[in-house]
Amino acid sequence: MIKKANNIKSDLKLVLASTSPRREEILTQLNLKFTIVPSKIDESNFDYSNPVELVKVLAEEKASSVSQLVEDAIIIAADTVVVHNEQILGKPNSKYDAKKMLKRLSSDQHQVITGVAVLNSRTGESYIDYNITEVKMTSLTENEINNYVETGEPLDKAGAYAIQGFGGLFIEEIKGSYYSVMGLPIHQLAKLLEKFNYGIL
Ligand SMILES: Cc1cn([C@H]2C[C@H](O)[C@@H](COP(=O)(O)OP(=O)(O)OP(=O)(O)O)O2)c(=O)[nH]c1=O
Repeated sequence: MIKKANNIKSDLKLVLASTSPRREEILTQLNLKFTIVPSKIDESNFDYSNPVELVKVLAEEKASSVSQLVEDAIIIAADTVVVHNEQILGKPNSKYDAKKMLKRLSSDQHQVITGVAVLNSRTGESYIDYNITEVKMTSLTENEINNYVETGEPLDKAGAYAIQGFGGLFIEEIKGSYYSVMGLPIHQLAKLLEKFNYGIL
């Protein structure tokens, strides 16, 4: 496969402030050269009443916590939540919790909301954006839920499923961005990176 060089007019290095292998995979697919510096913020001390505000604030907090650790970098961070009937679902705490979430999402629509922040650690300038994707999940049997949870896949994923894994078998329809459901809205990300002279193409 031919990969075009990026169109980068910046001397700043790119840093992904994330422990998520999915976010790493997506940036790698875009042929970007970057290093990973995980953010260590406590996600419990935030206002969980407004999901869009939440993912934006968490993405920015993740980026800004890493900006204390790396100089002269463009830092990318993101946060993903699932929203069902206006209630925010993060990552399940246990297998039991994962089963409860999947039962809840079964045969219904939900939204996956991902916030993305890009921050210049030299100047402190930052931009944030988000994506909302509508997802329709099929009807799940007790057996399917149990088998799925036993794969271990749901445990570190918002809403207890991974569209990019076995969880994709349960998704009837999406309206929005597949990449955003996976954890990184690349359309929005590209526009934010351009503000720092980082062209992906
Ligand atoms: C809905 C859904 C979520 N997810 C993942 C994306 C995110 O990694 C995770 C939500 O947790 P986040 O808190 O957004 O991210 P994280 O803790 O995995 O990584 P970090 O904070 O270090 O960046 O759920 C999928 O991989 N596939 C899906 O279909």
